[in-house]
Amino acid sequence: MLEVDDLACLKGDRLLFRGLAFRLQAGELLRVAGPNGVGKTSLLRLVTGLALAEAGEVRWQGCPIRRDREAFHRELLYLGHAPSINDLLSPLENLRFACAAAGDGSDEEACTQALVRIGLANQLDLPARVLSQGQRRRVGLARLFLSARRALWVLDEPFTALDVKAVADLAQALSDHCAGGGMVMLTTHQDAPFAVAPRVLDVGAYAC
Ligand SMILES: Nc1ncnc2c1ncn2[C@@H]1O[C@H](COP(=O)(O)OP(=O)(O)OP(=O)(O)O)[C@@H](O)[C@H]1O
Repeated sequence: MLEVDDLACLKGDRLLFRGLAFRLQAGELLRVAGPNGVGKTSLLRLVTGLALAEAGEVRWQGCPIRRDREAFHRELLYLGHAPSINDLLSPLENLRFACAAAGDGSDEEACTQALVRIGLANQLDLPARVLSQGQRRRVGLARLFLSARRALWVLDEPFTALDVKAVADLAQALSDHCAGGGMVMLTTHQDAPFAVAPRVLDVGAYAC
């Protein structure tokens, strides 16, 4: 279980939110909602341990993440809002590099299958710089199909730039992860056809 208590986020000299708390249990999908600039991305970065909170605590399986960051990160997949892609590498090379850097298997066949599944069968070997925005997004999202062992998926605007079918496929993949006992926490400004309606956390309710 992911537990967040009394979280406060400071940016510069501005307190974005405080007193934010929630629980995320196995099988749950949580949508982080709120207007532009309210602090959704900032919250994800606090939850993943990429940024430090002004106050409060994030616990994973009962243990503060600051105490055993490595154990937490082994069970976490975080995809930020901008796909981190090397333009000179192909989708396959990018995916294999990302998997290897994260300590996951980067087997060529498995990565190829993930890219085919995400709809990039015809772009496997193109340099990433020629891909469309939606295709670039898909390169990053292909990691989902190689990350079933990571219980917690934290995704910042994963649906951005995707077409209608890709949105539906991604919603299905996220629903499947939850149905298998995983957890998903995501931000999005658009509706997606999840199998079960996500729980909503309104960051605006904690805004300062
Ligand atoms: N140094 C700073 N001083 C004051 N405010 C800051 C500073 N740095 C960032 N901010 C503010 O912190 C907030 C960060 O927003 P964040 O990206 O977390 O929002 P978001 O809810 O994800 O927004 P969006 O929906 O647009 O993606 C913004 O309102 C930004 O203006």
